[in-house]
Amino acid sequence: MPTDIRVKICGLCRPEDVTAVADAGASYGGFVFFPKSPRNVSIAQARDLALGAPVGLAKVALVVNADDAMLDAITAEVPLDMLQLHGSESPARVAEVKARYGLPVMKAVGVGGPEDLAAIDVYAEVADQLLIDAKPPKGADLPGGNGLAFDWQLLAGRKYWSVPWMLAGGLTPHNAAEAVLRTGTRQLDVSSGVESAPGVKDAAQIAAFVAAAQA
Ligand SMILES: O=C(O)c1ccccc1NCC(=O)[C@H](O)[C@H](O)COP(=O)(O)O
Repeated sequence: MPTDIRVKICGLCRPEDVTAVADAGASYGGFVFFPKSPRNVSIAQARDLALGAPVGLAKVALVVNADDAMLDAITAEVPLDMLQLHGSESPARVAEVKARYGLPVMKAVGVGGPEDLAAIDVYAEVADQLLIDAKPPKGADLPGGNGLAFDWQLLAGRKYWSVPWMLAGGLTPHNAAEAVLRTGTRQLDVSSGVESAPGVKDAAQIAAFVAAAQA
């Protein structure tokens, strides 16, 4: 029986990825605009993918410290339901993006240790959603999508913030159910954990992930 656990599959690059995500029953599909990423898409690619998405699949554009020119270009071309800010955007910048584009904004917050938890409360004041992700290792090429989990115990006792949140980082079809049970999250986000190679989504793993999360 379906549960209310919502899943976001990030880093969709091909039309078959969008189909697999929708068929699996995920709630969100993410498009990565970050040239160093193996999941990077152009605006034209993202537009085609978004136009091919079925009603009911929320389309999320992921950007990293994007300026207005880049966001203007993306939002002018790609039909979107949410913007995901995955860089070091300040709370003021989150509020500015929200006001300028009129789209819900999800702010990613990287967690590596207890010292990172205060930022979650700060961003909860300005963002529409939070994505609580593993902090990337020092010197990593990518600020996300690294397949690394953080210590979920850090969230013990803090299952609720004033806005909805997603758990991310190192999730796979094998640990998705445990992640829901241990953290109390109602939303999961995954990228590399449902790939057969960097940037190549795997339909069977996507289906297994959503099924495990909702089991
Ligand atoms: O996925 C990327 O390539 C990426 C690049 C630049 C910034 C963020 C990126 N991904 C962010 C996501 O939302 C991922 O889904 C999240 O970090 C979890 O990734 P993973 O541990 O691979 O499941």
